[in-house]
Amino acid sequence: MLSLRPPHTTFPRTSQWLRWGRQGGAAAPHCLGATGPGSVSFPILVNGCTGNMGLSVAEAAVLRGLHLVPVSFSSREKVKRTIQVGQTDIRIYGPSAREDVLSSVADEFPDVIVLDYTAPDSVNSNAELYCKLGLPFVMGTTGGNRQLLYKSVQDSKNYALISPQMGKQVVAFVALMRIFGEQFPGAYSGYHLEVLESHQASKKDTSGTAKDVIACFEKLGVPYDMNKMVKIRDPEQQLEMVGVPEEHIEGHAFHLYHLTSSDDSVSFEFQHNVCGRSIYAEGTIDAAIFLHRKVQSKDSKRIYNMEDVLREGYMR
Ligand SMILES: NC(=O)C1=CN([C@@H]2O[C@H](COP(=O)(O)OP(=O)(O)OC[C@H]3O[C@@H](n4cnc5c(N)ncnc54)[C@H](OP(=O)(O)O)[C@@H]3O)[C@@H](O)[C@H]2O)C=CC1
Ligand SMILES: O=C(O)C1=N[C@H](C(=O)O)C[C@H](O)C1
Repeated sequence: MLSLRPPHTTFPRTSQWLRWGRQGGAAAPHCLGATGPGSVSFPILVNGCTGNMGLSVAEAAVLRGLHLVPVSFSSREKVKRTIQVGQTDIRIYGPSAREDVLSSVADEFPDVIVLDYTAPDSVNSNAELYCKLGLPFVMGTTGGNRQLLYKSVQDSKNYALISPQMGKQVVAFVALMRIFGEQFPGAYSGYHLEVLESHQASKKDTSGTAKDVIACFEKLGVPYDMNKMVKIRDPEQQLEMVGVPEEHIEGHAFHLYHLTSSDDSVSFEFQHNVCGRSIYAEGTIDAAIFLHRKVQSKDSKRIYNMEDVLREGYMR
């Protein structure tokens, strides 16, 4: 095991760290067949169907009996293609058609829910357009200006569910960390935190989930400089050092947080390791069903997160 450690990397001191990912990573994919609480069907528009998450979510929507609106968008203007998901051919439009197409969708499918899995630099412009057109949306895409994202929804009084993490069991872990920080503020003052995250090479930004967990550690009294986060995107390192199974190099999210006391006599490790994307796709569909219900009941809260979804009984 020790030989897995490349000499140039800065690693914490435990052997557990070196075995990172070997024991917890390869969870079996969830069955996407069953619907959540109650059986519903309504239209879903997945923005970003050309991408990995967009496609996974569109497939999960079909498996859960939702009606896939046959349009999606790309950042590229000259994209003439369709993508087949189940029996539906989804037409991909370029950015200049976005507003007209979405406006027609809003007219034709008044109870549509938009699911956004695009790119960090599209988060704010997409959200503003959904808000302008009154389209309720689930924002799974990470990054962008998150404050502005919330402000756009608040100002427009639109409905949205926003979460950088849709995997319900991971959401439950983050919730636990949040409660931990609230219950014991400052309990780990003087401790030192190291964070490592590994994702497929195509991931553009830093893990949004890691940022949320780090905020909890900060409440526990452990300051952290985000620039120190070790981001692994190199497939060779992922195989050799992190222990990502080869078949998941193109789609995984491994996170490790290592806490050490100032005199090195005490240490803690927390990990959440996901292989594949089914956990997010399934959680996203639960999020869409939840949001649809909130819109239909004209709920006053309007902006939700995945903890809200778990608290209403979608944890399974
Ligand atoms: N909340 C959660 O649980 C999860 C969140 N994510 C997040 O989802 C996002 C997407 O991840 P992933 O699918 O892996 O990334 P991919 O790179 O596989 O896909 C992103 C897709 O977005 C498309 N895209 C980019 N800009 C736009 C735009 N303006 N309008 C429409 N489409 C656009 C790109 O297509 P094209 O080149 O054709 O424009 C690309 O195919 C990331 O932010 C990621 O962090 C991922 C997993 C789980
Ligand atoms: O891009 C991904 O893949 C993931 N993104 C989310 C994040 O940035 O937290 C969730 C998960 O890590 C997968």
